[in-house]
Amino acid sequence: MTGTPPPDPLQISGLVKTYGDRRVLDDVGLTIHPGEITALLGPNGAGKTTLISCLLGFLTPDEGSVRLWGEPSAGLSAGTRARIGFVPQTLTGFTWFRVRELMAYLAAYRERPGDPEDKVWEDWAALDPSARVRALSGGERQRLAIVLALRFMPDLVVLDEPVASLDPQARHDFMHLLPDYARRRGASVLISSHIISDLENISDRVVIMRHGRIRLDMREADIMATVRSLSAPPPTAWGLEILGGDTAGPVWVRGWRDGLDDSARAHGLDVGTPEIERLFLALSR
Ligand SMILES: Nc1ncnc2c1ncn2[C@@H]1O[C@H](COP(=O)(O)OP(=O)(O)OP(=O)(O)O)[C@@H](O)[C@H]1O
Repeated sequence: MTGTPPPDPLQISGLVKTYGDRRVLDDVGLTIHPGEITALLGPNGAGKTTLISCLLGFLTPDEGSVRLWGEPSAGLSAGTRARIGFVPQTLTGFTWFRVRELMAYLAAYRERPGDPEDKVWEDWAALDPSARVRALSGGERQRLAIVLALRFMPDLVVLDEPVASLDPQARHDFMHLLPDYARRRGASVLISSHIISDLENISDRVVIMRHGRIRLDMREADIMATVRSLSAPPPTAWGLEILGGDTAGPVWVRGWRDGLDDSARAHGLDVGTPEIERLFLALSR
């Protein structure tokens, strides 16, 4: 029996956002597939937070469309909204609440209260429930933001730089718990971070932004199979797409296939296998 595939959790097309005469997002298209973890990378000012703000409806784009499970983001139903968990760069507001009061307060607004037995995020965060939010350290506030987004069992988790202020142990544990959660729930994840080594281990897809545009959007397995760095530009007859690179460094190409290793040797070209961090550095120059 053939059924209609479920709609993608997130589908963005032709997104444009300008501030004055500056295009901060320039024709951005992106699809988040069910159950996939997507790493959103880009140098400072690339447009990652602006993109996330547009897709969550905090900012109105000038052009383009955002759909969540097929629903246009403007006027999202409460039921669909409840399927999204968002972890901001910094948790602001709510400073007078105690941790336990804030959790109860926000739970009252959720259609899906989550599974009360599932305490994985609360255990990980190890926060004192009676502590006032204003008395938490930066890293503790970040843990709280993560708990608040994830304890309601979202099907789409959007995280904007969630680990920058976490200590190494908390970050390490979080980077194991997040893919576990996604697998357990079949949830999709969009996560931005500057700590590329963390994301490399957990992501299925890598999206690199620069100057408001998407420079690369590929499954990590396809990057490993078909992207290579070469010590010099390849002959055009090989039919490779040049992704980037400059005169000082290697040339990055897409479309690599097995037979080309011998051809490269014959041409005296050194072939390097891809590392996401080096690829990122080449594409964000
Ligand atoms: N309210 C605003 N008014 C004018 N320009 C803005 C505004 N918000 C963001 N920008 C500009 O938009 C660009 C993209 O910013 P954004 O915060 O989306 O980048 P980012 O990729 O998230 O950067 P970072 O890694 O530093 O967090 C930046 O050049 C920024 O200065």
